[in-house]
Amino acid sequence: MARRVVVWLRNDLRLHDNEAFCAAAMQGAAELIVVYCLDPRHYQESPWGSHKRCGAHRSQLIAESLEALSLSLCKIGSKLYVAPGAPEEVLPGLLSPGSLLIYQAEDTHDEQQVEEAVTSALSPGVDVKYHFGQTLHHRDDLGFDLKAWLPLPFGKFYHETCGQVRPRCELRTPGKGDLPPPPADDDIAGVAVVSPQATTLLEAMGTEPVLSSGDFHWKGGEDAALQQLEAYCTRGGLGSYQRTRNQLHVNCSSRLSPWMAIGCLSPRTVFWRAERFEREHGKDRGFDHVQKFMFQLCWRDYFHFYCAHFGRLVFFPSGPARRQRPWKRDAELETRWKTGRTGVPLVDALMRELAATGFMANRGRYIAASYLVFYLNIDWRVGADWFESLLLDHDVCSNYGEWASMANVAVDLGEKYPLGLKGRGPTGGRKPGARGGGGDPWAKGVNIGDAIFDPFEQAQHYDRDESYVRRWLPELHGHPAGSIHTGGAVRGHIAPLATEPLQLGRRKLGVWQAKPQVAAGRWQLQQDKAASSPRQCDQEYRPQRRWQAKALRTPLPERLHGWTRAELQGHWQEGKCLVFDDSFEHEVWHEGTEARTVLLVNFWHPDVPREMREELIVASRSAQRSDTGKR
Ligand SMILES: Cc1cc2nc3c(=O)[nH]c(=O)nc-3n(C[C@H](O)[C@H](O)[C@H](O)COP(=O)(O)OP(=O)(O)OC[C@H]3O[C@@H](n4cnc5c(N)ncnc54)[C@H](O)[C@@H]3O)c2cc1C
Repeated sequence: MARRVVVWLRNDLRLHDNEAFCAAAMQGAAELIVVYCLDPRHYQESPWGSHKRCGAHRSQLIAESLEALSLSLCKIGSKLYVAPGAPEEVLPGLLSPGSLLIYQAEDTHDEQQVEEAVTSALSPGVDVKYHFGQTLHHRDDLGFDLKAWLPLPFGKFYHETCGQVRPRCELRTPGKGDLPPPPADDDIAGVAVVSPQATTLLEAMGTEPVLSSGDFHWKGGEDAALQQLEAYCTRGGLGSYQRTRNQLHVNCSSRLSPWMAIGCLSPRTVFWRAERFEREHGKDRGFDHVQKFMFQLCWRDYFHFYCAHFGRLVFFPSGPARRQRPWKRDAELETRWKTGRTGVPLVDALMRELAATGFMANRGRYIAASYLVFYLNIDWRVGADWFESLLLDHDVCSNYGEWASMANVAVDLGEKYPLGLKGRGPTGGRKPGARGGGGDPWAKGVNIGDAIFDPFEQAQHYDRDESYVRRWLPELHGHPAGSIHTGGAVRGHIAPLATEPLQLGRRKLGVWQAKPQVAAGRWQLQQDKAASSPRQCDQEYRPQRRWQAKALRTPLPERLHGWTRAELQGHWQEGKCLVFDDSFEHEVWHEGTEARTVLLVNFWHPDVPREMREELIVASRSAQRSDTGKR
């Protein structure tokens, strides 16, 4: 029996269905310290810009949730201690030999590093007990070891695993007297604590309170979360989920994610309540809204398991797929995207809603992310980091998993599943031009394996009456009805940065080109696989453009192949050599059936002055060095 138990709270700020409290209740210990660390690393500047890793909206939600949990613990005779400091500095001092540390483990690298730092700083003789409590399906029930195996893509997991494994029942909520008491004299080994009141906590986080200008307010704490769950389980809410979930206004879905992300709400509680709703109300004229809702909870699980399986790779620019894509960094473009000034009304409205409220509906996230990645060609981690800072519901696994998936670097499953984790897309691969209930996000990229959401097409589908953009872009208020989503510049609004996707994909038939080399005089051997069927030979490289406008290239192919750019076209001939400037948008095609081996010789572009060349080499080396997976 441990003399003292310490429950280290992280993203599990609730009493209900919380394994940590159940385990603490069973120890029969003399005292219990429930502690939450205000880790300064969460509130410091992001390495990607001058914004905080945890922005004001989420900080406020956490502060309110801690205050609410403190009151709940007080009611049952326990106490919450909030200690400013890194867990590895705070916790070891609380745990003398013979005591027990209980915590919820995480699936992502930075968080696991903290766990490791904590456990390795503990004195010998301290016991440690951890559990995984963030997912609907318990990982011990999956039937496979996540370190060694993950069903890919998601469809396989959904049908084969979620179809077989029933979520566990909820754990008992501790009541009065169930938990060991806090230390009698409040002596917690000289550890400094702050009063668990939202305003004091915000101050300790170095954050000002914010007022959301949104149409829905997230109040921290499990009571508020459970109330929202109850309020959503109605015919107009969960009972019509399938019909509303893709809309853009905040009230289109459950809005439970912020509470689930910080653990004010257990996914099992959500699942069992939704199941009861279905038992009581049945299906809606054949629509299984509840099933669709559960499907999303399974996606949430899947991103956790994806991170558990792939580890650090999920933060690499080339992702677990190890797919090199020519991302760029551009301060001007990034700022305009972040501040909602891209000139594309829907993207701008979405980004402004995010900044003002800390939330954006699921469909909006796809549109905003797709624009950054495919239209502006910016490193997907810039977007993931910005979402991390602003989202109320930030969950490392869902956020980085979704972003990597959007960038199509999450996993490479070949041609059968061109969209990686998302498989073939919702309808098993759409035919060009086909339309479906979810708009037509795949039309633009399907033959290069990207899910490109055209913001103009999406706007016509999901903001036909323009009410969403008008809500967030006051400058468009006086605009005549029906004139905003026309696909080009809108009078009174900035000119769009881009209206068509840049083709990031350098892939033909599932094969991606090697990362371009930039140094002058470097020789690079590149091999593409041959087309495996004549039908595939008809496909061409999509128009492509090199991101370094400083090299001339001469490809020396083995078989006939050609290139075109706008008004020019060239064909390679046996014994001859082609030189062209591939910084212009161009297409290359290969009509042979054998592997195409290309020897690329890079020359300095004559327009790049000699004195700039050294600078460019240094910049390109440092860009390559940043390929480290740093979050
Ligand atoms: C680029 C991008 C980043 C995202 N980042 C996050 C994030 O940091 N945290 C987060 O919780 N979700 C994230 N999502 C998923 C999704 O957008 C939100 O979960 C959803 O919008 C939350 O609203 P809701 O609670 O009303 O969802 P509902 O539609 O009511 O769904 C119910 C629950 O299912 C889960 N869920 C729904 N859709 C998804 C999804 N696509 N992936 C994973 N879980 C899902 C959420 O927990 C949600 O609360 C992201 C999606 C994209 C495209």
